[in-house]
Amino acid sequence: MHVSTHEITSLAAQDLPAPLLQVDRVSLQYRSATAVVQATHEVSFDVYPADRFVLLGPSGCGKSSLLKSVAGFLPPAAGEIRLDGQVLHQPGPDRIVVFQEFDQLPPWKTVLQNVMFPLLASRTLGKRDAAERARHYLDKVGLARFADAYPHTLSGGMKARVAIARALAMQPKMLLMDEPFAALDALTRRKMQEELLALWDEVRFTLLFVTHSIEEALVVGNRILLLSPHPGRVRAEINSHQYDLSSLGGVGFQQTAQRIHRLLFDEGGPSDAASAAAPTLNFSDVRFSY
Ligand SMILES: Nc1ncnc2c1ncn2[C@@H]1O[C@H](COP(=O)(O)OP(=O)(O)OP(=O)(O)O)[C@@H](O)[C@H]1O
Repeated sequence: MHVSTHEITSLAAQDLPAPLLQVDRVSLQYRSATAVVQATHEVSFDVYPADRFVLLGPSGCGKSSLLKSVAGFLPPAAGEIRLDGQVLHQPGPDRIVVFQEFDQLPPWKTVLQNVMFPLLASRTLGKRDAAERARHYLDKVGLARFADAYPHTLSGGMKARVAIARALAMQPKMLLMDEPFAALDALTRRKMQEELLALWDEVRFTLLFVTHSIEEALVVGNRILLLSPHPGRVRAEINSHQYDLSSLGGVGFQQTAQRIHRLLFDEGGPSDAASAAAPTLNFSDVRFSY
């Protein structure tokens, strides 16, 4: 049977789900009266529904800037960002950001009121439905009993859970998290990673997650984008779905973490990177980009 190129292309396109988010050759800049700071250079990646997509790279490589840009707060100097095929120009309730400063929870509102607030402010729901939705997500993060508590009475981990419940209650197309657990102690951080993964298992939200911790990236992400030092460019994209909290400390996990470290910090071109990704590497795919 003769199959034309056109038919092959459309068959292949049918097999793949459409990307939810497309970041297409995005360069980001900060301009002041005296200087221009280039934060990223032509960064491209696609995020698919239910991905846990991690941006990983050294301090100053533009991870937060990319997240801000996807959130709609920083317009690209070049390139474009599309959500469901539509070019993004501004923030919207379809992309909710969770930062690490959980003290952004207004202290005069109870936990329930905090979770209800964006639903009411955006007129997504009326008071009764907002309360019901808020309780549903508080239950999911294990805080149903604390609905009437005030934020200052909660631990850091509990505040993080309120912030996640508040974001999920908006049922956004994407949850954007910028180093959400960085300020927590090591044990709480681990617990929050575990809870985030359990929540994802249940809700299957699409996550864009920024971290500079290789270990956290491997645990939280199913795909990881490695960015070079300032200004950030794509170094490689890695499939990491085979790792979770139970892989921590294992030999394969450690080797992978070391190789990612080399990919991130070794100077050099594609041949260095290719040798770092020798066949023993456990990634099911690694795409290099220079
Ligand atoms: N508001 C701003 N004005 C000017 N320059 C900025 C601003 N925000 C970030 N930058 C610069 O843009 C570059 C990228 O910063 P960004 O915060 O995105 O990096 P990052 O990878 O998130 O770093 P970190 O892990 O330290 O948070 C850096 O050189 C930084 O100094």
